[in-house]
Amino acid sequence: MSSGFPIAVSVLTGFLGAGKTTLLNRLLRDPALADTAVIINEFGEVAIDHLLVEQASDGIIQLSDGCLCCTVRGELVDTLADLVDRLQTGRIARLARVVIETTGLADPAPVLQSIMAHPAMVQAFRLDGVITLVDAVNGDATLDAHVEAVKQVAVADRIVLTKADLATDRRDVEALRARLRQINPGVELLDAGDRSTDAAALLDCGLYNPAAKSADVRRWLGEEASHDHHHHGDHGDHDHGDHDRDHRHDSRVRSYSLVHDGPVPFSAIEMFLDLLRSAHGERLLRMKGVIELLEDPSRPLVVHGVQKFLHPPARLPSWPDGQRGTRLVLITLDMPEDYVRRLFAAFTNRPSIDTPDRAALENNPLAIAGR
Ligand SMILES: Nc1nc2c(ncn2[C@@H]2O[C@H](COP(=O)(O)OP(=O)(O)OP(=O)(O)O)[C@@H](O)[C@H]2O)c(=O)[nH]1
Repeated sequence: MSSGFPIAVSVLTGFLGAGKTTLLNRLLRDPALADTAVIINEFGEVAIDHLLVEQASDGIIQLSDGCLCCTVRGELVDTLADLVDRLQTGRIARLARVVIETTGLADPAPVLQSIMAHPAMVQAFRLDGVITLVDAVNGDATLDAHVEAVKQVAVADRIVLTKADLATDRRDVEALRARLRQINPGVELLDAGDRSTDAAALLDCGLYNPAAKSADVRRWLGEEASHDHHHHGDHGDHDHGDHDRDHRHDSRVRSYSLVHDGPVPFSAIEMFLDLLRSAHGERLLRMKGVIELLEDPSRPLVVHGVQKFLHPPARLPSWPDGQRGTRLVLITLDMPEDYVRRLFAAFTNRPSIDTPDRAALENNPLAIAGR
């Protein structure tokens, strides 16, 4: 594979009518998006979205109608493979980036998986980040009604609030912002109406930037992620009132951090991640973090995954904020936290009294109950 690879892929998602095409049109006018191919997935009989994207050029690739996350998933990979082929045979001169606009109904995780899990795709493309649009007027109701919308928020690297200009009460918008931060504590929250919400703010937003060899770990592992984050309805004897019922999907999505001071052997981390993904891959929406390896503690290992799939782990030249240690942030759906914590404790050699230690788990990975 020649230079220029892997090509950055940005995924633009958000519920039906959230304003994806509107934002994409604006972004495509930005010179930063020159040499960008846009893949638009549509759901419905009549493919019209591509007509709405003004820059109708060779760059725009229309998938046949259907839901990207299920029926057209194979075709997304075909479309990406075709792009690589066109590039390598000179039919496209340059390709700096791909933007995939997903259908509003899509659960974004399978879309991300189809990029990250396919061996040929991993060579050619890297997931830059997920940009999720949330409509300031309808967002609250959409999150209540559709767990897919909650997942879209949970996996985002950037959230763009649209249509705040149409909201009649600022307090509703602020409440929605708070809710979005609760679902995805590390996320950067932008406003579509701000001039600063441009290509620069939305691109290169993943955890790890291979060009700069740096990772945005500070944002992910910063103050908000340094304490465990509990959503509504997770507070033990807390009274489950109307609020919890209203936001029933939110309570299924949780984020929490796993922290260990001191280096961990690579084999222990590998086995922890393998067990977690095999037992709970579907429920692990997103995982990001840095690991201090026993074998090479001065260069942090950056891990970044969507469901069962991990990006190829990257090494940073040094610790970005000077603070060593293993810090993982997980965003999960219906996952038993206790199991994850006990598994992590066992692999970092801090098993609790009734929990098998690492050696026991290596012999019998099913030894921890509660999966
Ligand atoms: N006032 C206002 N209107 C907006 C904003 N963003 C989008 N719209 C309008 O909302 C409507 C839907 O926007 P689209 O960009 O088509 O939304 P979409 O997410 O691509 O829609 P689907 O493809 O159906 O999922 C259009 O009429 C837009 O003009 C915004 O920030 N403010």
